[in-house]
Amino acid sequence: MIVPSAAAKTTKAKTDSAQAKGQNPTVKGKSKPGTPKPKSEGSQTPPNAASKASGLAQDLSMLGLEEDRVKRDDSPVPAMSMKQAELIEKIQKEEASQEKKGVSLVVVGHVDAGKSTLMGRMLYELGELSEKEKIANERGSQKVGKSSFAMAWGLDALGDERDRGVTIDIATSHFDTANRAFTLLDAPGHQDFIPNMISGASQADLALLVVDASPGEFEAGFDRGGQTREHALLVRALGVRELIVGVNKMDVVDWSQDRFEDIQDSMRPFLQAAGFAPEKTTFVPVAAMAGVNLANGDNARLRAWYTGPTLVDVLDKVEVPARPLELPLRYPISNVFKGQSAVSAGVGVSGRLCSGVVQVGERLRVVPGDETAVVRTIERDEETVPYASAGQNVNLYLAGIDPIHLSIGSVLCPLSDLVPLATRFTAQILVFDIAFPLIAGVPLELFHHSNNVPATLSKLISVISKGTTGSKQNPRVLQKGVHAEVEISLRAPTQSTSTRAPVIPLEPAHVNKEMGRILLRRGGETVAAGVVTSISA
Ligand SMILES: Nc1nc2c(ncn2[C@@H]2O[C@H](COP(=O)(O)OP(=O)(O)OP(=O)(O)O)[C@@H](O)[C@H]2O)c(=O)[nH]1
Repeated sequence: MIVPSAAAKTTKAKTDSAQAKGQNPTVKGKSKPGTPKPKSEGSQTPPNAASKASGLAQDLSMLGLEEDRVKRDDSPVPAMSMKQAELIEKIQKEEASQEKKGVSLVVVGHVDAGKSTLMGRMLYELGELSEKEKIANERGSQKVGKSSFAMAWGLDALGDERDRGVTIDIATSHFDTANRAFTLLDAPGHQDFIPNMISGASQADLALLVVDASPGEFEAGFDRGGQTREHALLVRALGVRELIVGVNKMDVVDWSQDRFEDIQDSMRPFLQAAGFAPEKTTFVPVAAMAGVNLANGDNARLRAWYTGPTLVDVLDKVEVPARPLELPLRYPISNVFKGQSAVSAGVGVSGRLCSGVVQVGERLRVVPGDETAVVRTIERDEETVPYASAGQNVNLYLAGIDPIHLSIGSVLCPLSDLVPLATRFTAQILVFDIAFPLIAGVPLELFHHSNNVPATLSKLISVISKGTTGSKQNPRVLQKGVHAEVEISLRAPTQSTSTRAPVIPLEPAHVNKEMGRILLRRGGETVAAGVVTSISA
């Protein structure tokens, strides 16, 4: 939330110094969990000593943690204050009595659909962005000749993004409606940035898909090659069940009811086929730039035919998914950074708890690897809290561990319940609308939370028919649109001298839903998505 507080001020100071160094900072009111990867992900095999030393220096400079400045934090940490079962019970009670339920929202859509403008304007209308900040943003964007980007300015806060007028990373901030507390993830629309979007969407409960109603623009985004379809498929594949489609720039089409309905009619069958239940898909006409139908629905031209809710009304009523508190903790790391304030000194990691609970003083294992760390501080919405639970996006500050042992894509879990590692596993996948069928051995990239590793389809086990014809064993190819059971093997990166395939922490979806979702990409295009069914090796 964009509220000045002691915690917010310290994060702001960190931002400035981080920006000066060209790092990816955590900013006031939002964090930027997309820092360059600190070391090769998923690798359990240490490289040889020489490359390890130079790799270490590189890793540290990427993190802004030059060797002489790295201080492993070994000062005493308070002991855990509660037994696990007590903590779960306490959180369950708190959740039941909570006034505002927490929901993570990812904003996706074709490039220039107006995602940042929409969120910037909505935050302003909800009172999360002050008039002063709004004016500063307007001035800033006018200076670089991009006054139309004024509203987006608040979200696209990094220098690079400001210069290019394009969102290049996932930004998180917070806002509240009457009954919900949202963590907002603003995802980039550019094709090149889809891996960042995947990382953001894998942390979301709900997606807002922004489409541009302008003539030709909706079509450009929705036809093959546009990101509207791909983003919808991706968010569904990553477990998002509820979708709001913001039909934006209604001013450009003169508030046309026909245009709004045509867009709805084109998208509904596709979204339903993608797995969004019709009652979980809401279309809302908006004009982000002028702030029409975001928090305020009194535009006469629109109200001449539209009787539905505003975007904020829809957001306020979204369903809150049940949180798997009783499963073991699974916290995939989406960023590693250095805390720079008294509250948050030491090494910090950010991410979302897929399952379980965590508390200050708890010792956790970092998988892959043999290292453990103790949770010194938990930070949530810029506030220090004693514990966190499934579904929450939090920063953890860790003691007793050297930062080189923490990688994006690693998972923190309890010592007594480690997440399994896999190099080969079976999965049920849905093949997307691809130009060429998939065959065994095809080189692919596997995405699992923030991990992104080379992989291949080592076996095509069966094509699962949705009709009555049963399944076909050992198919030679997988055509677009099919459901299939496959074996996936991770491969050593081609540029790597190691011949050993990487390992990544994952779990079958029937054990832990969020830990069992995967995406497969090839040549910059998402070719399939699915769930892990079993781990083979
Ligand atoms: N006419 C009109 N223009 C709008 C509206 N909303 C956004 N725009 C313009 O559309 C352009 C793109 O807006 P952004 O908010 O940067 O779009 P985005 O989807 O965040 O773009 P990326 O970050 O590049 O993915 C800007 O020039 C905005 O001013 C609207 O409601 N009406």
